[in-house]
Amino acid sequence: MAGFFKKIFSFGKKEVVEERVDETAPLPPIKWDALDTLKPEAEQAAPEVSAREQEPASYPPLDGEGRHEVARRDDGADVGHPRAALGTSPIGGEVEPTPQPAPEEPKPEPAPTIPPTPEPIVPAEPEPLPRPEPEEEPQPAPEKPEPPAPEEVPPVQPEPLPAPTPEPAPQEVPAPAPTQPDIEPSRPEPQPEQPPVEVPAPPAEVPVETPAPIEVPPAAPPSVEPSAEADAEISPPIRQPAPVEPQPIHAEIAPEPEALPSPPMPAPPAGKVTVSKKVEQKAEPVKAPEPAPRRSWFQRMREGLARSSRELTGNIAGVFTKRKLDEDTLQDLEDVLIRADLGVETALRVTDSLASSRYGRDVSDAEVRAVMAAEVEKVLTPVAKPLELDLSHKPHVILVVGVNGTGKTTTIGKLAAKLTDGGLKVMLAAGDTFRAAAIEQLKIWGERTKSPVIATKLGADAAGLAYDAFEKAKEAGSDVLIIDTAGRLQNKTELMAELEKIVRVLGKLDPEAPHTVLQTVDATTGQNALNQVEIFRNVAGVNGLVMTKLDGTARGGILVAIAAKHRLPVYFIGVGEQVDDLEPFSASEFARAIAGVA
Ligand SMILES: Nc1nc2c(ncn2[C@@H]2O[C@H](COP(=O)(O)OP(=O)(O)OP(=O)(O)O)[C@@H](O)[C@H]2O)c(=O)[nH]1
Repeated sequence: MAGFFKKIFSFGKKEVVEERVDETAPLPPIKWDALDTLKPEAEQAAPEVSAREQEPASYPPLDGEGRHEVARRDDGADVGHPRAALGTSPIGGEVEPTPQPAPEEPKPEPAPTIPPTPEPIVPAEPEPLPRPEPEEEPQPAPEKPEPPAPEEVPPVQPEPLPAPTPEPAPQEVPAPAPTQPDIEPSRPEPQPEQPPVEVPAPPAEVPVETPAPIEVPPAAPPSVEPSAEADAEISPPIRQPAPVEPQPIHAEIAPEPEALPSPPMPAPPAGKVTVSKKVEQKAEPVKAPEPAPRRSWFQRMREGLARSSRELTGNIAGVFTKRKLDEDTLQDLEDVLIRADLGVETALRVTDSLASSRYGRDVSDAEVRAVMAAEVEKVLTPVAKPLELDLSHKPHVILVVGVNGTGKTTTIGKLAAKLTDGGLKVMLAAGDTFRAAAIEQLKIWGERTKSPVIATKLGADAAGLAYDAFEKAKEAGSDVLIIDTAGRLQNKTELMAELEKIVRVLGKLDPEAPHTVLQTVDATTGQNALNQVEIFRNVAGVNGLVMTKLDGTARGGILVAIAAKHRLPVYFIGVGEQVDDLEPFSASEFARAIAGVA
């Protein structure tokens, strides 16, 4: 209704624009005088007042939201100059004129207006600044935000304090207090820069009127700017995280103990224990030798020959119980010895010995067993010879023959273990190409004894394999080459042809090879063993025997029969399946064991 004048001043220059809203108003003439009197006052205060009016007019949005908008301006534009920020941000389209007023500004600065400005500034800054600051930061944060805790600031402050006590309400109040002093100290220094940043609305005058900071900025800005920005923006998070840390720590600690529920920790030791147990279990079969040291070889041999001895001695005792030695008793004793596979020759030697010294006298079974042991020992002593290897042959070739299942491969493994334990380099050749299981079994023994194994495909020429193995053993510098062979008695012709071929081929590399031909003899086969030795002796030129499976058989006496008939050296006897169940043959021990003599 009433007319008014809008005055627009820009950068110290006043521009007056009069706009009559209602021309009908009669009052104007009366007020013109008053206005004229007022003009000089307005003109003098105009630059300052206009700035205040214009700035707040343009800043209201900033004041309404506070820092955030200011910060945006600072970030978006140049923070260094408060005036530049003010001129650019609020004026917007009118920015162009802003550079012009810049030179004009010095005028108001030296002008008398400067002194008045510091006065209002001093009271205005300390009082209004602390209030808006706590209002902006702590007021919403400390008290209200606690429950909502949407903002990071409120939850952080109350949390550190409540740590000692769950009720931090009173403590929360001091919390904002520390925040204020932090902000205040930072302000005095960055005042030239911060005022435009944090509280532009009221301090708008300050940046404009404080040229000093503007000149200082070149030196101070670099140090001040980071601090001012850090104080304004970073300070809240910094303060908060510090106190916040304790609580999140609690939260983190909580899960840790959960993670700690490492009651599994005791598990590791258990794991170790279990591992050791597993290892022991796996090693058990291999470590079966452990019982060996407990029992001497003689003890084990006696146990192995227990069945043979028990049956023999029992029958002998039955013949000589309360009876004088006569023809009938001698005939009965001869029958007992023959049934024990000792052979006719050995039986007659025993009866002849008894008759010559005790005929017509009362004889106990113990006396009979002692005579028998002595006579058996006499038979076995010539054949009980140690295996001698002529290492001038390199390698010394050992050809192992025997009927399938008599223990060739097992004996090879046991023998290889003895040789390698003695420091000899051993190579194995899987010459039994007729059975895949025989090849695999030899490889296993090779691994156990750390002896290389030369093998070929199933059904390959055994003689060719033996030849290759011989060459490789020479190349490798092996001391001993042990060749396994098949033992097919089903087809004697093929067996003979194969063994003869092997011997012939080996002779090409060394006329004296094979240097040793061992035959394994299964003690459980009884009288058939005599025939087996006969066959292989003729076909392969067997020059030594290994009596296997003497353990658990009642027919161990066959060894005496074979020795008496073929007079072949008996190098070893086997009394078990383990690696150390192969022992050199001892005539006296064997004789005493089978006769039941201690
Ligand atoms: N109780 C006992 N068993 C033995 C002995 N020697 C070998 N054996 C077992 O007799 C079986 C046959 O042994 P091998 O070494 O395979 O006999 P082989 O002559 O090589 O048999 P093929 O491979 O078929 O030619 C295996 O189960 C051996 O563990 C021994 O002295 N005592």
